[in-house]
Order: sequence, then structure tokens, then C-alpha cells
Amino acid sequence: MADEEEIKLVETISSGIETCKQHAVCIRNAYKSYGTRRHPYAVIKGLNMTVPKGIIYGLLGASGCGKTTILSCIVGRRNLDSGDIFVLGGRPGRKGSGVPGPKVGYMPQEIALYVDFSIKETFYYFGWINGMTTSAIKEKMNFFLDFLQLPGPKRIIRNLSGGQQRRISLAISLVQDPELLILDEPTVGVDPLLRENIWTHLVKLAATKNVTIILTTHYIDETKDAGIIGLMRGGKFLAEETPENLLKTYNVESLEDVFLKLSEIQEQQRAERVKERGETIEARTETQHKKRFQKYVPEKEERWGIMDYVKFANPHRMKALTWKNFLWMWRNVGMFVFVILLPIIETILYCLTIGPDPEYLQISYANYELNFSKKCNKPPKNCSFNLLSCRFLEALEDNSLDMVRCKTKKEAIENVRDGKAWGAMFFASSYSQEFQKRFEEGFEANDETVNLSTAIIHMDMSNQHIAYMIMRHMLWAYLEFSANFLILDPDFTNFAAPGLILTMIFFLAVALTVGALMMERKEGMLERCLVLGVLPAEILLSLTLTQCVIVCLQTAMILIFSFVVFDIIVEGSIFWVVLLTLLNGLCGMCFGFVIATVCEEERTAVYLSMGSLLPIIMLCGICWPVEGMHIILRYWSFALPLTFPTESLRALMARGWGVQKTKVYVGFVSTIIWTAGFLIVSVLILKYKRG
Ligand SMILES: Nc1ncnc2c1ncn2[C@@H]1O[C@H](COP(=O)(O)OP(=O)(O)OP(=O)(O)O)[C@@H](O)[C@H]1O
Repeated sequence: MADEEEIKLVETISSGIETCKQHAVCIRNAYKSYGTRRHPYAVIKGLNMTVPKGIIYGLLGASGCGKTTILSCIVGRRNLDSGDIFVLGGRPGRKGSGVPGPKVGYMPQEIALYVDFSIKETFYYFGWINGMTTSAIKEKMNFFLDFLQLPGPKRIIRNLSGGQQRRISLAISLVQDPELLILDEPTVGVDPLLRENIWTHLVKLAATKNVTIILTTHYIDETKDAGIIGLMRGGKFLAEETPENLLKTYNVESLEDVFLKLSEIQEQQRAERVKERGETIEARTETQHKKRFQKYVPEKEERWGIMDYVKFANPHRMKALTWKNFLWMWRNVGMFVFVILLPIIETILYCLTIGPDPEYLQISYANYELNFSKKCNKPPKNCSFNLLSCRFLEALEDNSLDMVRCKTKKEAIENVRDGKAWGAMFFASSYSQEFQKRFEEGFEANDETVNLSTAIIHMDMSNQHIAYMIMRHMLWAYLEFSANFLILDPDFTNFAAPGLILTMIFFLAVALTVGALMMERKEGMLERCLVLGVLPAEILLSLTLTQCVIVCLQTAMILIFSFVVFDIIVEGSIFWVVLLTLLNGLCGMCFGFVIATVCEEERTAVYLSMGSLLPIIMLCGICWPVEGMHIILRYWSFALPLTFPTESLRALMARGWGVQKTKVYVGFVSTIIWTAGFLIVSVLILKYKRG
């Protein structure tokens, strides 16, 4: 018996769903909450909504009651926690439903327009997104400019009033003649006469073209012309009726009074239920809903196949998106010139600041072999051959060291203590003589000979880098002086250049894409485009295409300045160097996409991209060889996107290796894997990040 009842219940629900699908929009037992799983905040609580085709549906309710939430579920940008929703016969967001898509015109609450574009450019962009021809768009634009009393088509959106911007937003949602029109507060800030005209136009659209219109408004009485109004309070409808029936049933003068009466009744009922059963109406309905739908077996849905993910890049949408990106760049040309010049400035700064040895570092010395009467003057040039201390000092004296002579050892040490010199050096009075003796006797030389033939050095070690640099310089000078032996200078500029080139390209691309995508999200444009059926992959592809132009220019600038102007060594094929650098720019772009899609706030995105810069520079072997890091960090380092490419570029540039060497091609493979990974993650986040 119980089983029969259950079967009957399931049949009733299934046939109810079939009827539901005939309406333009049909929602049953909808629940939606925000917040966390532990602390949910219910906004929609068991809501039912029926919107027949070809009518105007006024969705009314106090601010914060959940109207926008319902609309975003209808256009497929948010998911219900439970319940059923059908829009134009399908479930929004499901394969083949057509929602999101051009069948739906959506005017969000935010302006959602590119404020740097003109009115005409805005119409063109949205028209092309919807697959319209340019002449059809022009015709529509002229009609709306006249109808909505808008200024000339060349006016820039930024310079229009708030009301004018909203009217353009309204016109844009109507441009493609959608089957379903969703308008979130279309008449805010609009002159009463124009509001009347808008309503007349909407009524005409519904009557003549069978367009279904759902709109929210705070002006209750303007909905007298709506076919049905839904009065929403406490996450559900108080009533869903024609305005005439509501006025008649409750025997009042205005819809405001109907709302007031229904709200009072709802409050009364709530109090009674709590008193009677000790539970709220919502709690009871929610429990019933759960029980009922646990038994309901949902219809089989068509699954998304792999080809559905691959089949993107619709030509008209790609044309519109790419055109929009280039136009946006053109409108912000100053910023983009700066972005292209930035790598040149960075390369120049890098080559001039990192690597070259510090110059004119003062060293005080006391040479007891010479008997100068003047205090602290330079060592004499062309001193006699047998004064070896003098020859050593001559070898030391170049741009790096400034040898300052002192009379006594004490004076030289005091100079170091006072911070006037980085080191003090002394030669005994018999230095040359003892040096020759030591040279002749070799290991046989006694301690006294060794001591007197040694140039003693005291260093100020407060700045280790400078101290080691001076010591290294002295050692070379000594080797040159003693054995005339030439050692190659291990140049830090050339060591760090590959890593720095990749870091510059990578992070400039990150900054560029984070900026572009966050801008789209901030202005509500992303949401608007997604509702029109633009695929996340198309948005990312179009951004990649446009940003690629910038990355190519940046790469050219960096490489020309590094190799041509600053003579950074490049022994290997320049083709592979350029290719690896460009691939890293692409990888940076995709990393930027991940950051921009993960972060809700622009500020968080900036922190995340800046915060990732320093660890990557430190851990990817850019400033210091990976082999010199702590063992744990070494493993961690290999899991970062710039480590292998840096090694690869270093091998190409310094060693002149070809791409067939493992160390080189691993850099390319690693970059490609990271790029694909970042891209997939960002497409998935864009696709599934809904409320
Ligand atoms: N993303 C979100 N995260 C958490 N809470 C949210 C989110 N979006 C909306 N809310 C909350 O849900 C409730 C309903 O919001 P919603 O925007 O749907 O109301 P509304 O009826 O459209 O309001 P208004 O008329 O002022 O636009 C509000 O209390 C709001 O603070």
C-alpha cells in the first residue's frame, strides 16, 4: 500500500514537471541559501513560481528578499540548493536548454557596460555577440536611441548620467529580440514619462512578439500593467496573481495595500504555527520538501560530451570579443604603451644594477717598503721592478678598488673602524726580499719568511657581499701579479639574466590578464556575456589572443635590450630562446586567469599575484642555483612554473645547448604542462563558480 502511494506521488510529480516545462519559467519548491554549509543563510524557502509565455511578470518584494537571487537562478548563473527550475522548457545551464544563450535578454542591476566605449560601439559589441549583422544592429540602435531619448551614438558611456547608462543597459538587453527578457529594476532613475513609454513598449513586445518579460521593481504601482505579479516576502511568494484579481480579492485601492495586507496575514500565520507546533512554517515546509524529493527520481539528462567542451570559438562571438579587447586597449592606449615600455625600463635597470661589481671601494694600506713623506696618497706609478709590494698595489688599483695609502698600520686600521675604508692592508719593510726568499725556498721557508712575505689584510665584514667581492678581487690581483694567470670572471648578470627575463615576461603577463579579467568581472560584463551564452573558454581565448600581441612586443623589447644593447651572452639558437620566452608569457597569462577567476575582490587578486612573485624569484633558481637551496626547498622548487624553464633558458643562452638536450626540452615541456593546467583550471572555475 505504501509502495502504491509512493508510485502515485512520483507520477504526480513527473506529470507536474511536464506541465511545468510548457511555461516560460517554472520553479517548484526552490530552496537557496548563502553562507557556509555549517552556517547557511536561507534566502529562498520553498518558492513556487509560474510564468506563462508572452506575459509581463512583475516580481515585487522588499530589498534583500531574494529577487536578484531568483533571477540569477533563472538565467543559469546560480544553482538552487534544491527544487526544480525550468526555463523555456529546459533546465538552465544544462545541455541543449539554450539558457544561458541569446534566447534570454538580461539587464542586471549593475550597469554592466564598458564605460570607455561609445554608445555605438556598445551596440555593435552586443549585437555581434548575439550573431546579428551590422546593418540590423544599426537599425535597432537608431530605434532605441530615439525611443529611450538617448544622446548621440558617439557619446562615451562614462560621460553619460546614471539614468542614461541604465537606459542603454535596457536597450542592450532588448537588442537581439530575446524570447525571455529578464530585467532587474529597469526603471530606476527614469523620468516618469519615459517610464510610462518603457512599459508601453514592454506590453507591446509581450502582446505582439510573445516575449515573456520578468522584471523586478521597487515601484509597486507601475506593475498594474503586468500580466501577473508575484509578491515576495520571507523567501517565498505571498501571492502570484493578476493585479486586478489581487485588488478585487483583498478589496483595496492599490497594490501597495495588497502587499501590506498579505504581509500582515503571513506574520499572523507564522505566530500561530509557532504557538501551535513549536516550529516555523519554513522549517516544516523544508522537511516536507526534503522527504518528497528524496523519493523523486529525476529525469535522465543529456550529459556533456568531450566534444561539447572542445566545440567552442563560435566565429561571431570570437570576432566580437577580440574586437572588444583591442578596442579596450586602444581606449587605454597610454596604459598599454607603458606596459610595453615597462620591460625595457626593467631590463635597463637590471643590466645596470644587478651583476656589475661595486666600484671605488676604499682600501687603506700601509706599505713599510716605501718611505713616503706624504700621508695617504696614491701608490707611485711605474715603481721599480724589485719593489713587489708596489707591483701588487698597482695590480689592485683599478675601478673596483681605491687604494688609499696610510703612514702607519694603526692609521689604516682606524680608517676601517671609522667606516672610511672597507679593509686595511700592510706590507712589511722587507716584503719583496722575503717574498723572493720564500719563492726560492718553497716549503722549506721558515715562519718568519712566510709572515714577512704575506700581505696582511683586515676586512670590515659588516657587508659580506662587498667584503667577499673585495677579497675575490684581491685574490685575482694577487694571482695576476704572482703568476700572471688569467681567470674568467663568473658574471652574475649573465647567470641571473635567463631567470630575470622569464620572470619579467611571466609576471607582466600575470598583471595584464588579472587586470583585464578583473575589470570584466567588476563591471558586471562577464556575467552579462555569460548569460548571453558566451562560453568561458571563448572569453579566455579572446583575451589570450589580444594579450599575446602585448607579450610579443614585450618579449621583443626585453630580448633586444638584453642581447643587443647590454650584450648578455646568448650562445644557443635565438629561435628557441624567443619561443621559450613567449611560452612563458602565455603561461603567465594563464596563471593570471586562475588568479582572476579565484579571487572575488580586485584587492585579493593584487595581493595574490604580488605575493607569488617573490617566492617564485627565490625558489626558481633565478638568483641562486637550485643546487644550493635547502633540500626540502629544492624539491618544492621543482614544483614551480619557472624552475625548469629558467634552467632551460640558461642552458640555451650560456652553454649554447640545443633543444635535443634533456635540460633544454624539459623547460619547454614544463611550460606547456603548466600553461594547459592553468587554462583548464580557470575555464572550470569560470564555468562552475556559481552561487
Ligand atoms: N553572493 C552572496 N553571498 C551571500 N549573501 C548574498 C549573496 N548575494 C545575495 N546575498 C544575500 O541574499 C539576500 C537576497 O539578496 P538579493 O540580491 O537576491 O535581494 P534583492 O531582493 O534582489 O534585493 P534588492 O532589491 O536590494 O536588489 C540578501 O540578504 C543578500 O545580502
